[in-house]
Amino acid sequence: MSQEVQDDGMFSRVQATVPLQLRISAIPGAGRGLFVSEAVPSRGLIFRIAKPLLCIVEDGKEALRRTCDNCFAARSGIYQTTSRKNLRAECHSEAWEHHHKAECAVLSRIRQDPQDRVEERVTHKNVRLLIRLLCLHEAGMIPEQQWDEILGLKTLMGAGQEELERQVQFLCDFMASYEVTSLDENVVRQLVHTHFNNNLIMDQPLLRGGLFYPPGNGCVASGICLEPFASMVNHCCDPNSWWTFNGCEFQLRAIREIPAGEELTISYIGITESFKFRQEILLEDWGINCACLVCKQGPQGPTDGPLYERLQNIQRLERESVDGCAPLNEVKHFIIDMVGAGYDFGTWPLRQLYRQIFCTVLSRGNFMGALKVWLKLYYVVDVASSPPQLPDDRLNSLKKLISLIRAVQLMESPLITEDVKWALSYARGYLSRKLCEETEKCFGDIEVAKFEKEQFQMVFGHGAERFDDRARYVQGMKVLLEWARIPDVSESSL
Ligand SMILES: C[S@@+](CC[C@H](N)C(=O)[O-])C[C@H]1O[C@@H](n2cnc3c(N)ncnc32)[C@H](O)[C@@H]1O
Repeated sequence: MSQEVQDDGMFSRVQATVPLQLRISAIPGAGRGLFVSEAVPSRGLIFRIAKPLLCIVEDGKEALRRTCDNCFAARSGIYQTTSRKNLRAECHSEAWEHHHKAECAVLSRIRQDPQDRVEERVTHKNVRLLIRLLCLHEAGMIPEQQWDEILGLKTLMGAGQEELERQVQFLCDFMASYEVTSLDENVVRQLVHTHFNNNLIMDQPLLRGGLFYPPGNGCVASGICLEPFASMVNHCCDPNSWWTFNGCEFQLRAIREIPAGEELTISYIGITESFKFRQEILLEDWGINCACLVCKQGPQGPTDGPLYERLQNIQRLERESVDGCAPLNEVKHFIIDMVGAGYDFGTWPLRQLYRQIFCTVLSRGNFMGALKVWLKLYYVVDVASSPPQLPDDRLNSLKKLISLIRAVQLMESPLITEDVKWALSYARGYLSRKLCEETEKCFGDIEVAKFEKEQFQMVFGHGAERFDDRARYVQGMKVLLEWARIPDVSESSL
């Protein structure tokens, strides 16, 4: 079974840069998978879908306030708020035609229910997604072919997980009690399962990342999306591609060069999580017994003996502490001993523990200490991780490094010598320029790249070309690394 571009099927809404094939996956038991017929360069765009049928804004209050319900543009201060909906003025009629005229009456009917907490429930993203899907279908706005695609998606039905079943039951009952659809109860149940097994988190890259944004996340979730074609990409713990959204446009990009004929894979979970965590979540949430090359290697961190016991103790202290952090000294000594025992910097849990040290130091307002830890993370720890850090995650780390340099510059501390001051200033300009260039290489000409360019122009303005001198940057970075007591960083990795 193989499908090339068709006129009315799922391929018709896809803009691909290389020919794609949908056929039986190379991963045993995974069902269908998506393959490239031509090679894709590293970071290259593989395909995009301009406006997936179902995109729902995340239900966090902040996200609902700052994200346009139609196009998912995410900037503050540009929205008109109309009766509980956040829309850019120019999006009103498009949103009405695309989905709102189908769901408006049902939403109003639900909101008129005097029952407690109905507004809270209807704001939930899963509830809104299901209402929209069912209403669009009821109004005949989903083409038959697309409806069949949705019904043909894999589900986890019958897996029998209590929590999942509870959520499924709640959604089925909710749709039935407000008579959202005339579809049979079993079809609704199947659709709910389909949704849970196939929805994608709409990650908006970098735009809202900043100094205090949790480290390790290159993106901010702005919503969920159900798009059958995008769902065809299977999981691998060492994936060759990753997805991102530009507003509500879905994009799949290559992490590395992908040779012709290879199956496209993404990671359904954080790629630097522990072996045990990955195996458990993949099985529980997707019914996947992952047998990729990374999983075949088994656990990479300590699994027994004194180091394992100390790790468990650190995790216990972390759980029991008020701020979610284990004592700094415990963590620092544990890291030293793990490295002494021959573990590579990229090994789980070293990367996570460094990030924990960073959070603790920053939460105490120690910007200098935080910058030193982040320099170590950026130039030593993260580059050692295998599988490699995702490109957008790496960019977010660079963005944080620049914010930290700025914070330390503002401190005017007597502990900062003149040569460190100069190094901070030059590194900030050079790295900001690098952030713009790398963002464009990573995402192309999308909102986030424009945003970074605007920021760069605003801060450095005319004369920004003075930060073009790599030799000066290397000289400055050496001073900073010495100041942070980080030896042995090769010039090529700066
Ligand atoms: C989002 S769908 C992917 C598309 C799916 N292959 C299909 O044919 O519809 C997720 C489902 O694909 C299967 N799958 C994805 N990655 C897999 C893997 N690495 N190993 C085994 N099954 C996998 C699992 O059944 C999972 O629940």
